[in-house]
Amino acid sequence: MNPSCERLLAVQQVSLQRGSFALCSIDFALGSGEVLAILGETGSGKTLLLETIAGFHQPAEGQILFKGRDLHRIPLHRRNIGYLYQEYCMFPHMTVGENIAYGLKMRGVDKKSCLHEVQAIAKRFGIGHLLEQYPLTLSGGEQQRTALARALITHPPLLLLDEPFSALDPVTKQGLYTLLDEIRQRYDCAILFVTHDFHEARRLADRIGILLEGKLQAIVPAAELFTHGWNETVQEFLGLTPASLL
Ligand SMILES: Nc1ncnc2c1ncn2[C@@H]1O[C@H](COP(=O)(O)OP(=O)(O)OP(=O)(O)O)[C@@H](O)[C@H]1O
Repeated sequence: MNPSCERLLAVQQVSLQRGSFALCSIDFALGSGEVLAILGETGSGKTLLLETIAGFHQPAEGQILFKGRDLHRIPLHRRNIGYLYQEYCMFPHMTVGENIAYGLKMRGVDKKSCLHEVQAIAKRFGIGHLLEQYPLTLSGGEQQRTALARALITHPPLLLLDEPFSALDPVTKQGLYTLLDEIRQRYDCAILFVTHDFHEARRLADRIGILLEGKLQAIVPAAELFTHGWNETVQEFLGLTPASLL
């Protein structure tokens, strides 16, 4: 972590079991405004880790500190952590505008202010013309822009993204990468995202961690992903061993 960043999130020796799978002693910290990618193959525990950090699961061991406080002691409505699911998960019976406004409405923000905020963020995210449409009528890229706007409308200091761009074509992905750069500057929020895409992790993150079979191997600066002195298992995952080239 950049030492100049104020520590926003500390995941301390967190372990958790689900069925025969376990997340083992996960330990890392994230600074304010920092972007961290967790890379891992399918089934390595990326979603479980993200959901645990969001507070959906109580760790069996260890603790998660958010702004220095035990996350599980902060009431859900006070946490203000943005979460973007792999499949967008929008409310299908609500319009795009209503979906985006949801977080503000839950906080009791009046209708006029809601409308103003929703129009402003929708315009910024290039979806201002879609506010009256329903989610199922949108393209994948438009759905993801809507989901991002919904997650960011309450200005969360932390945004968690679960493989946010995996279902999108390369051109749409590039547009969303640029949007994420803008989000980072404008909203000054830390972003923690999980992915299995090496290039995406390098393009977007300051640091990258590798999660294999529920164990976080190490976290390195993004530029060192392919040059760090990884053990053989990680090298194989990254395609750096002769065997993995076969
Ligand atoms: N409630 C549960 N009960 C039993 N096993 C579970 C439960 N939740 C998750 N698991 C198991 O935990 C493991 C990790 O799942 P997870 O969804 O976190 O993987 P992932 O890295 O996000 O995979 P993918 O990239 O395919 O989305 C899987 O083997 C999954 O079957």
